[in-house]
Amino acid sequence: MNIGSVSLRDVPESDIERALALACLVFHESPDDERREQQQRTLSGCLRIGAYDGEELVGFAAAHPFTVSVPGGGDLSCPGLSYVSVAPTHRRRGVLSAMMAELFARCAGQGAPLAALWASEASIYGRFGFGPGTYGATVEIDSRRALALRISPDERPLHLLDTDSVPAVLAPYFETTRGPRAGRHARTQAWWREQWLTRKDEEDEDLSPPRVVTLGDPLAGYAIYRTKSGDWARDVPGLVSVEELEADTPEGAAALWRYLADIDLTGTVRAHGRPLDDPLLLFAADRDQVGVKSVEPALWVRLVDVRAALAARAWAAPVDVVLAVRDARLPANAGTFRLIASPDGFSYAPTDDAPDLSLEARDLATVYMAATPVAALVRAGLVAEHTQGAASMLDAALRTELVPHTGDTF
Ligand SMILES: CC(=O)SCCNC(=O)CCNC(=O)[C@H](O)C(C)(C)COP(=O)(O)OP(=O)(O)OC[C@H]1O[C@@H](n2cnc3c(N)ncnc32)[C@H](O)[C@@H]1OP(=O)(O)O
Repeated sequence: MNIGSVSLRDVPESDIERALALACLVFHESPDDERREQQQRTLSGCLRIGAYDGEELVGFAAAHPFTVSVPGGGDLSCPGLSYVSVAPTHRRRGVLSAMMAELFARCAGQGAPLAALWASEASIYGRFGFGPGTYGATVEIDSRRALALRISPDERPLHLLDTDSVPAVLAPYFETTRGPRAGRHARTQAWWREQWLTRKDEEDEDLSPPRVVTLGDPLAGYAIYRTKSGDWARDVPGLVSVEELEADTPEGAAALWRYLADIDLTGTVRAHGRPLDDPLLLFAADRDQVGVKSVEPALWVRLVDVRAALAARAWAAPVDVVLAVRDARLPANAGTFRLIASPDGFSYAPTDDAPDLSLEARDLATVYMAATPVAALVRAGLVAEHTQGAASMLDAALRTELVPHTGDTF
């Protein structure tokens, strides 16, 4: 790829400040000192690719050293791409494309079968083979009246947890939620502190520091939330902004939602990025009171090594299909392959047989976590089904008990 006078190299620690300055420029941000220091610490632990024009840093991309849960409870190395920035003076000449090629090469070098990101604009990353692997819903509760429930909430005591104790108390609990739900990152203690417990909310500085409420001892659930007082003169109620809520049982979840809805001087509970199968949406007695405001793609996934990625996930039912895969950016994935998989075995090998399904790598990424069925992509005209029933057979094999979900943004 010809990017003129620009060349790629690793960004040394001493250039992290310059990389952050570039990111601030392109994302129109001016973080305070506390946030800037936190970003420096985070970037210090990342793979950092820079595009230099002479000595000028004109492009930057970082990769967090994440692992992510995949269907069946396995954990795969999955670099999390972030801070992708190209200087306005150097756009649309292939700098991002070159950095992406370099990142894929590094993933392959590290034996990482997946890569993932959160997209600033959904139109950018499909061409690089990323597909929306998980989704999140924004759910809002009108809490000016008591939350109406069809089940009885768990009556065990609730406790407010000191934020210093959060990583130690919540980390083992959160870890148990990752196996059943694909798409969840392993969290280090530092990640808990830097991403979940920051004093200020990045999007809304009027929100309080995070509060953490736990249910039961031993722990049976928790919620992380922030609050904001209302503007009663303008009839704007106080807000409870829920960042995460996990519970062992529906009754436990009901207790936590009821607690959040009962907080005095607030009238709205808003939860971002909820799993699409959140039981609240079923056990709420009044769906006029509990609404889904939007559903958005969350984690965009790339199968860097299709065979290794498919081999690492579980298969819920037997499948035997021939896939014709197109992958312009990573040609090693392209070709015609017979996928034979079941709960007991897996093989994926080149074949000369006629394909049952033809699809692009980005579409394979879209169905990998099972948030979107193959049959839906066939109906959308994106996947070609040459053998009737092939998409349904593949969907039955890809199926997961719980809808995949990603809570961590990066
Ligand atoms: C994971 C994350 O960090 S998401 C954050 C992404 N960063 C931003 O949004 C910050 C502001 N934007 C930028 O810094 C840059 O414009 C970038 C990084 C989005 C693009 O960088 P560039 O070097 O201009 O991209 P490059 O020239 O390699 O273009 C690659 C392809 O993407 C397309 N593309 C680039 N930007 C966009 C865009 N904003 N919307 C749609 N398509 C785009 C190009 O047309 C090109 O398409 P082609 O391969 O079909 O010809």
